[in-house]
Amino acid sequence: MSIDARAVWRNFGAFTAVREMSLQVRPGEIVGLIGANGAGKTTLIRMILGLEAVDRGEVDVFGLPPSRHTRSRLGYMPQGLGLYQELSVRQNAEFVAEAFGIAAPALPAALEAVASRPVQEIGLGLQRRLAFHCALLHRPELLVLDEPTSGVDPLARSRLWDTIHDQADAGCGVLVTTHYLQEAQQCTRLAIMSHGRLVAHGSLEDIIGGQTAVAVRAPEWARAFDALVAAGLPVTLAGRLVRVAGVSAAEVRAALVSAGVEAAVTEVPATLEETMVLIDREVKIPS
Ligand SMILES: Nc1ncnc2c1ncn2[C@@H]1O[C@H](COP(=O)(O)OP(=O)(O)OP(=O)(O)O)[C@@H](O)[C@H]1O
Repeated sequence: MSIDARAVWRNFGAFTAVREMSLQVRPGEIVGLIGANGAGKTTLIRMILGLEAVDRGEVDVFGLPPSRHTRSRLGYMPQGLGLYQELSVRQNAEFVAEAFGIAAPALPAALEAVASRPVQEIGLGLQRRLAFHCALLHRPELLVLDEPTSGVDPLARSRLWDTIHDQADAGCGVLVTTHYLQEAQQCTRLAIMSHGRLVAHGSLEDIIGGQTAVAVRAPEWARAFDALVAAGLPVTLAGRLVRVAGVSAAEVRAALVSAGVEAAVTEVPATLEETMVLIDREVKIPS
């Protein structure tokens, strides 16, 4: 097992950031860790890395408690990227290689083109590629990626995901946090955290499962939107399509009729984002 976290807890003073959380990642699996901001994902990751103490429960990485040794066998890409801004692209890669006691492998062409520039002068997309290169350069058996593609354009994102799949195909376990539905779809399994707890796990289909939303198509979509907001319903807008999650089509129809707005109302499967909102709403914040 690459990661085996069993009922782990982490408290910060009186606040519980991670509560009885269990999570397994096997070699070759891509596990997506999903949750709203503050759900406890980064804290759990830091416990897996051995950077945060475990107050209760147990974490094993490669069958061992987290330590410098287990950390040397995994590649970690933190949310903040962990790059040295004043050092050049090449110096960053060489620094990481030296820390692992290996010769720095060749930079990919895109990074070679900016090799002597300080990291702070290159764009975020290239910075992410560099952070990813640094996480992979010692050929880790496990990858831990905290929002690896946030703020990256769709092409760069799919390129990064190609590499993630290549690593998993070669037997690397992958734990990745993301907010993007397209990325969640590429994971073998998903684990959903809310208020520090595991609240759902399984495939994307299992999780979205029975959750539904109502799609509203109206010639006067802005009026439909306003009417549903006025009725106190949780409305979102996707282009000109008005959507309401977690309520019945009848309820939406009634609100539109009473506001005198004509619209076609249909029940549709909820998106991952809507499902997250619905799950969060259902989860009572433990005291
Ligand atoms: N060192 C700390 N001291 C006190 N509270 C902390 C500490 N680290 C995290 N927290 C709190 O624990 C909760 C979980 O934070 P965490 O960063 O793990 O969430 P997250 O799911 O990774 O969120 P995000 O997606 O925003 O990174 C938050 O309320 C955060 O403020």
